[in-house]
Amino acid sequence: MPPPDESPDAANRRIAAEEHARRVSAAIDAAIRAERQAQRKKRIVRLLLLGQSESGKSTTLRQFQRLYTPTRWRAERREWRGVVHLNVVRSVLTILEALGPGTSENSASGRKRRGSGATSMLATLQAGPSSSTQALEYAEYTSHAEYHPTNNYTNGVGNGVDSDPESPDYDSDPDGHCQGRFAHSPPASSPPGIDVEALRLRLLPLRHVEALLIARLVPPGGDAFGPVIGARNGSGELQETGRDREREVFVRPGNRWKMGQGKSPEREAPDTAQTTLHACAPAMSALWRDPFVRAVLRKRKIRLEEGPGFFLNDLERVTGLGYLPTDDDVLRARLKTVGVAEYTFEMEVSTGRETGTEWRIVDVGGSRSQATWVPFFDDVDAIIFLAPISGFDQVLAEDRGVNRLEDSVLLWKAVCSNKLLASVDLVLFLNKCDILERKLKAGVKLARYVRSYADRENN
Ligand SMILES: Nc1nc2c(ncn2[C@@H]2O[C@H](COP(=O)(O)OP(=O)(O)OP(=O)(O)O)[C@@H](O)[C@H]2O)c(=O)[nH]1
Ligand SMILES: [Mg+2]
Repeated sequence: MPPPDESPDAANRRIAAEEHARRVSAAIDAAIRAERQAQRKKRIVRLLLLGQSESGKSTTLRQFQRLYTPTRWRAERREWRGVVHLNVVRSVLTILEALGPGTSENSASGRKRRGSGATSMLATLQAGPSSSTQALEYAEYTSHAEYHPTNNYTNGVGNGVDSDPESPDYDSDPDGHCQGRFAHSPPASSPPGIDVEALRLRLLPLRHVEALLIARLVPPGGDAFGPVIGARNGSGELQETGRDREREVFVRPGNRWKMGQGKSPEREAPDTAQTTLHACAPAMSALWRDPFVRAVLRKRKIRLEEGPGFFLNDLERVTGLGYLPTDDDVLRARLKTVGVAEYTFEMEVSTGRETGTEWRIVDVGGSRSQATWVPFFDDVDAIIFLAPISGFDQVLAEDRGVNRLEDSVLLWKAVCSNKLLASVDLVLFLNKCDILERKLKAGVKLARYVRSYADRENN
């Protein structure tokens, strides 16, 4: 109501102000209507990433992020440091486990048993390089080491597990078998070589670092995050379960694990995980570079360098105190996905004809236990199917009886024949070509695993 004693001048001013306010309000309403209309017109493309576990779905998504939302990508790069570090720690722990139980767990009687672990044979060698019997014992051990498909050691971040016990040691040194080198021409650094037990002691803190990094990725009680290695007990502590090294750390897709890290008071320096890793770097390096250790890994068919999340050749760099992951590090890091998440891309960079298109990319976990992709087929415009062709001589981590390439073919057939996808564009990415090339160059025969390839040239 106008004030009762309003003068005619004041009334005119008030009416003019009200008129102005009405015009402003109408303009805002019109702008909102126009924006809604524009949004309705905006094209939305929904892409679904499919493929077996470790096929590279999340990596492909990261490539999209790197290319099309570079500012956000750069801002988030640092959050991957923990993942890279976890990959490193798990690789090193895998090596230590492959070397057999430590002396504390390895009684004298245990050490006498042939094949009780590489530690014992290294200890034997270290005890007396002059003893040819002992060297021969080692040679015998290595030549009798058996392949147990269910008992392979992997780094827990994927694996280079061979699907064929008879397959050649194609990554072995061209100069011959390790037992030959041990028995007849020991490498310069050994014997006595490295003291595995001393290194094991020096690397004990890695267990703590592992727990710390996992806890950071998986905040206690957060049910948006999957359980990791082992499970949390009633009081929220992580408890390791058996064969943990063979299990992968995973997060549910989305950015929440990154936020989890961000909240950590340790995010900025000093970061305990980082300083501990830095201190352990020389010991980790010594372990990884040692020819004895390499020989044991070869014999056990543990090919860390072929598996995902391999950073042991970059130890000095990634354990540096000021380490910040590079683009390449983020793409190479491995963090298993469980569940499903949709990422919306508002392109920062011009994409030509597609400018203004909103991209929604759905990333799913690919391991067999979660083969529930069908609900996401609805409304999908295109599917990018990832098939790592380097997997022809590997088996699935979750089912060691299944060849990876064969699994990809079956999944691909299932996708192609699904009626719900009749009008969906299918894009097939044959990736991990770099690994395929390395394998072929090293002489692994494709026909040995893919019989229909017959006697064609192995190229
Ligand atoms: N050398 C090589 N490595 C690749 C390639 N593509 C992906 N990788 C690596 O292989 C691993 C694949 O992991 P992810 O992208 O997490 O696989 P995923 O399909 O999302 O697996 P899940 O989440 O378990 O379903 C990562 O460490 C990648 O760096 C490739 O073309 N070459
Ligand atoms: Mg994934």
